[in-house]
Amino acid sequence: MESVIVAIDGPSGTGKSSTSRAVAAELGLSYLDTGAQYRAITWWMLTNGIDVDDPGAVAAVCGKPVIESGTDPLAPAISVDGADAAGPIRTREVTSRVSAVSAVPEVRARITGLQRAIAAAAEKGIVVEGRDIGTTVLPGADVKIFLTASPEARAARRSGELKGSEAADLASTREALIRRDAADSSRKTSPLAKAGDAVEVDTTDLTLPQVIECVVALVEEKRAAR
Ligand SMILES: Nc1ncnc2c1ncn2[C@@H]1O[C@H](COP(=O)(O)OP(=O)(O)OP(=O)(O)O)[C@@H](O)[C@H]1O
Ligand SMILES: Nc1ccn([C@@H]2O[C@H](COP(=O)(O)O)[C@@H](O)[C@H]2O)c(=O)n1
Repeated sequence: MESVIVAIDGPSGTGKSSTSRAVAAELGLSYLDTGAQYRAITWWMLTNGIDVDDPGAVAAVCGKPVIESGTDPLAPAISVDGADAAGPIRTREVTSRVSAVSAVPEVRARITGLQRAIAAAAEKGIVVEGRDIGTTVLPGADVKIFLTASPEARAARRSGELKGSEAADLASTREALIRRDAADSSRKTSPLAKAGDAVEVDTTDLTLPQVIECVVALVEEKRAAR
């Protein structure tokens, strides 16, 4: 079977990670969560006392952390300087600061380089999910998908995940994800955007298995047409 590159982009909470992991597992492909990489570099900045609202300070040190991503869809992994970062990158603090760090052009150049190297090394192919994969990171991807969903559906999905001290009401979760999407869509360097040749899938009224089935069908259609 020929290698295939699948790019899945979209706003927060549209189901990119869940869909990408399942599609990669079903088709025997590698998987890359690019949001985890931006979260990892943000966590490193915060841990090292860097002012993440100062783009110059962020740019000056963004080459320092060693960020490594696992590509097994059944066991996604991310480490920073050799330490497991899977837990710390999901805190509310990192989530609220990551858009400031990911908007810095030097950060994007570095992370984009890592992403392209990982995709090039994936022998059977890879599903890469993020915000600018179809437009910037892998513009030649074989299949490009742009997932969307209403803010209400996305907030309900996210609220269901948060527990204990991280729990938030639906309205504040909705507000936070709209704010993050606005920041990600309005930055100058490779903003969150649908590639002209991407297939848009509105997941508002679809179950996760339905979205997975739809994406697998699009990949198989593409393979059959080769
Ligand atoms: N179609 C769906 N129907 C219901 N729940 C879903 C659907 N797709 C994903 N979910 C759930 O919504 C939550 C968010 O999904 P996921 O993390 O995959 O989104 P995402 O687009 O990767 O978000 P982010 O960009 O913020 O990381 C998860 O709890 C997931 O199980
Ligand atoms: N290709 C990408 C992927 C992510 N980002 C930034 O990372 C943030 C976290 O992403 P999650 O998918 O883990 O929620 C996201 O809000 C973006 O700021 C990016 O810029 N490009």
